[in-house]
Amino acid sequence: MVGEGFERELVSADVAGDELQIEAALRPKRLSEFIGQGRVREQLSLVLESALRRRRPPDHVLMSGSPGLGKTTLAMIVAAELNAPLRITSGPALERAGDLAAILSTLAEGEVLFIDEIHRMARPAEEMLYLAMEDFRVDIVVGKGPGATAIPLEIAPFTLVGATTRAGLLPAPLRDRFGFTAHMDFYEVPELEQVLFRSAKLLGVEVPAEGAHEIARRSRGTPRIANRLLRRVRDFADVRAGGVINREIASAALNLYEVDAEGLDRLDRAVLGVLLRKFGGGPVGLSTLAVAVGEEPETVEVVAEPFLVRQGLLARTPRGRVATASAWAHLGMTPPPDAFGASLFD
Ligand SMILES: Nc1ncnc2c1ncn2[C@@H]1O[C@H](COP(=O)(O)OP(=O)(O)OP(=O)(O)O)[C@@H](O)[C@H]1O
Ligand SMILES: [Mg+2]
Repeated sequence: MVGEGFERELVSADVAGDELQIEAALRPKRLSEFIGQGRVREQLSLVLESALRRRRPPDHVLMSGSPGLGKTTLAMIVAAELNAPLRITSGPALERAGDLAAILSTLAEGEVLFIDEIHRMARPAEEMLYLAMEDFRVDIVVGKGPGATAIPLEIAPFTLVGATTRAGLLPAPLRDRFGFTAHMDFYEVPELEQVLFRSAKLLGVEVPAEGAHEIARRSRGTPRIANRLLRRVRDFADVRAGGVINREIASAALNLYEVDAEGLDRLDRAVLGVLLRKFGGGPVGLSTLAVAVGEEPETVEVVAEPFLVRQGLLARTPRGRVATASAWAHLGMTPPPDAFGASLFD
């Protein structure tokens, strides 16, 4: 699991409990409702439109990006736009090839199969998937040892939609079988404002532009976090400010919940803090850094680092993680005189 200690944090992009229901209610259902990711949206709409015209299932699609950026949402939109049934499973659920065969052999023609966390699929299932993606066929192996035989089984043409937070972990043969990869990026502030206006309307909350701007600014470039912060700010405004979400109220609420002015959460700050205080700004290896903050390397790598890199606070170099000058400034610390000498550029 990603994020043991920090997963329930306000700013983490993980979801739990009744938040799942709220998320489902706020999920855009059609491509036209999906905010931001302009390039991905245009690319995807071409893929879908042309498939609809040819009356053929479109190429397999891979959604890649950090948690909470809209991969699951977009997968569901693919099925909706194609007017096709959707089957949902996940990498960890596909432990044996038989688990996957059972699903593949019952797909209807044109059905969309969504495999979340596809990088966690077990090896034998993965190999079965290669063949299914390419030839719409699986080989069911009967018997063991030298007497084993493979019985080919035709499956209906379908479209696979895979989602991953770690595209780098996908073996090349699997990656190559996707006709299109949607690279999802962190959202810009104006896009997050739109997400917030849309959600506010659905939740029946009134948010003036200045309030939305303040929340958007601190949402870590992530719609899931924007929606979550909106609900916390609404609580705060209801109880302490007669429901008014102006800039001051939004800011006071977010300070209370320890979301800093750049949207950094506790894990982000812990990573930067350790990097600066314990390792003089680096370079330091990922696993050493993770041990020092008491987290799994994967959590640090998938949850914290992409945003820190995107904010220009941290750099990944061949020799390890390095804090940038902005990181020192952000934590109000002075870098040692040799901090940006040999280490970054040799
Ligand atoms: N482009 C968008 N426009 C509006 N809302 C969005 C958009 N993208 C995501 N959201 C909102 O953010 C929430 C999280 O999105 P989603 O579950 O699709 O993320 P994800 O990338 O699948 O995350 P994970 O990696 O954790 O599975 C959704 O409930 C949806 O309400
Ligand atoms: Mg998802």
